[in-house]
Amino acid sequence: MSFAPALDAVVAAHAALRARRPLVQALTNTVSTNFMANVLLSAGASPAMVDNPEEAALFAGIADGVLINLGTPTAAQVEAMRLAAAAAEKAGKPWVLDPIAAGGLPWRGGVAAELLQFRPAAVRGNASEIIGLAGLGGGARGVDSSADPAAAVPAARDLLAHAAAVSASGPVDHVVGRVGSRTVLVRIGGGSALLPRVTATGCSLGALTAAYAAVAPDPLTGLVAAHVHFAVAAELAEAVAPRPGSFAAAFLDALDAVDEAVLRERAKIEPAVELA
Ligand SMILES: Nc1ncnc2c1ncn2[C@@H]1O[C@H](COP(=O)(O)OP(=O)(O)OP(=O)(O)O)[C@@H](O)[C@H]1O
Ligand SMILES: Cc1ncsc1CCO
Ligand SMILES: [Mg+2]
Repeated sequence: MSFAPALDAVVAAHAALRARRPLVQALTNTVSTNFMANVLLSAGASPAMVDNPEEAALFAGIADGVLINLGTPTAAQVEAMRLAAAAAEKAGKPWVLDPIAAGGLPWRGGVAAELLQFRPAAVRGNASEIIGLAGLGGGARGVDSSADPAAAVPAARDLLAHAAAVSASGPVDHVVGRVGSRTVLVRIGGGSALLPRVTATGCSLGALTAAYAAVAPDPLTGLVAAHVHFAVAAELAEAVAPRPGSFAAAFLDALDAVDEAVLRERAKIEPAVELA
């Protein structure tokens, strides 16, 4: 069906990413910083981890896109997140929320819910986190998902009240957004079971989503393009590195190697479904 972003839109967004090399401000967890910065550099964006309350708002006005990830929040970082999200909204810069462990830890869940007032372009989380953020449960004990992404679709749709597009990642990524008056679900397959064996891959997908949101015509296209770029790169990496440690390095190489031909050959975007 042609009413939602499909392969041609992903190819165009990827070309725009490579042409414009967007500057992404990341306010992220301490586990993810180095890997995330390398993911952005390899994929075709420029990272800057500016996450202190003194500089976060100023930099949100300079950056092309902003990622806010709640993985290891401190009081100071949360203050910076509030300031950056407000500044990004005011400046019309797309920002992405990754509500790590929102369902399992009430304090950060409250912070994530509060940040929704600043209208993220996209929310990206694993299935448990999307369900938790929507206030529908979630069930995970930590940062890894214990839910099937298909079960997160009602939660993702609810979150469209606050964000233009929402994804629940997993073996098949489920992405929802609006196209005109329609609410649509786009499923993206492929990827690698080694991705969840390497920490901060999901976090880095959120950062890549901020990069794509800065160059794509709309947040839904950006969110789909980020997931497809990730999935296709993971397949290339797994083919040469079948265990987690070497896979992490091969994945960075593969993010760089993805081009139009690889996207056209390997992208697994299912036909969009209209949600009631
Ligand atoms: N079994 C799987 N097969 C293929 N791809 C997968 C699988 N599980 C997860 N992925 C992919 O891994 C990436 C990260 O998704 P995941 O759901 O693990 O995020 P996350 O739990 O937020 O990650 P993290 O907290 O480790 O940063 C996504 O691109 C997703 O498509
Ligand atoms: C392991 C871990 N703990 C808090 S954030 C994070 C990174 C993956 O979510
Ligand atoms: Mg994970």
